[in-house]
Amino acid sequence: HTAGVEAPTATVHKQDALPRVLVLATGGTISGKINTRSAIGYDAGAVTGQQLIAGVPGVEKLAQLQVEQISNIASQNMNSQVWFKLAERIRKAFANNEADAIVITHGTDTMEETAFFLDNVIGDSRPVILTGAMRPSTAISADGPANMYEAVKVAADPQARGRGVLVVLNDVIQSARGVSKMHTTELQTFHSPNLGPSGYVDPASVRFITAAQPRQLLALPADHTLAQVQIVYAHADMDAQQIDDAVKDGARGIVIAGMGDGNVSDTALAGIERARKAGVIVVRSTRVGSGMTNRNVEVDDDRYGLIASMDLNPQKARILLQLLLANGKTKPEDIQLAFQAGL
Ligand SMILES: NC(=O)C[C@H](N)C(=O)O
Repeated sequence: HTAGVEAPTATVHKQDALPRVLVLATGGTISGKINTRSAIGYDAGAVTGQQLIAGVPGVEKLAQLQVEQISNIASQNMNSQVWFKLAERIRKAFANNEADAIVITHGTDTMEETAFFLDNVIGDSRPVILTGAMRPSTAISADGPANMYEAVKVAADPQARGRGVLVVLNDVIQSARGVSKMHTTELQTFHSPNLGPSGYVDPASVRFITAAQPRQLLALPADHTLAQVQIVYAHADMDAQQIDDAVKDGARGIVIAGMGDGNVSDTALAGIERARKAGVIVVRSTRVGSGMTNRNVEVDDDRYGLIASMDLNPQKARILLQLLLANGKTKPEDIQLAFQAGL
């Protein structure tokens, strides 16, 4: 951890006291209920966090749980206002020693984004775990209760300390930086294609297979706003329209979900050059789903003053750029270094 990381507060317990886990419920399919619009239809965010916990037998033997409802939304509606609310609540809970760990229930669609945002702004060594479900609570073999149980089990385990924000679903523990939703329906939807899983949780044990990764801590913008950063998805026949439009819209940054190693057409590259001249920061990432986007491979990043996203997918590159802009970083060299800081 770099400068600004809060000193971990020592928590003193009676020998027999269970760890205190604060559950922050935000919604998602884990809180979903069947809707008859189609045979597989459901509404996310229909069940409260309290009801969720009530459906997880044995969880009370793992931790002392306190539940708070932060929002109750499908995570396709996740937004930075909820991120700020979560970040402030977690900071307060740790600062006031209200909890030994946090579990956040969340939809899976944007879980990686919320996890990554929080990973960059929460410096405490106490565990922050996100979990969710792929099947609504009313489905046959709903996965929410088991995921909730495992998330609390990891949160209560001292080995989870100092590892930043983690995502726990379907027996796998993954880092906020590495994890991504990679299947529309499978229970094993989360993978860390570039960094690999951090560990596993099963009924018997919590097992980490990696060392804790370096993390940088960024300040939470005091005004609770993030700059406009747009993602432009590359494809065959790509023109510069969306890039020019983003500049006209007043975007401070553009993340390219590029082809292959973060490539764009020559026409789009000319648009990127115009965006740079207008002072817009441009990060090249990839639409491929796995692999690094490295500097100066097929695109001359030095010449155009571009940033290569390294292991970060476009949606995470966008968040990191927003946080860096909020922290006053505007030079491409500095931004590039910050993109590499978590590797
Ligand atoms: N499995 C899920 O949680 C998907 C849902 N759309 C959500 O992200 O809230």
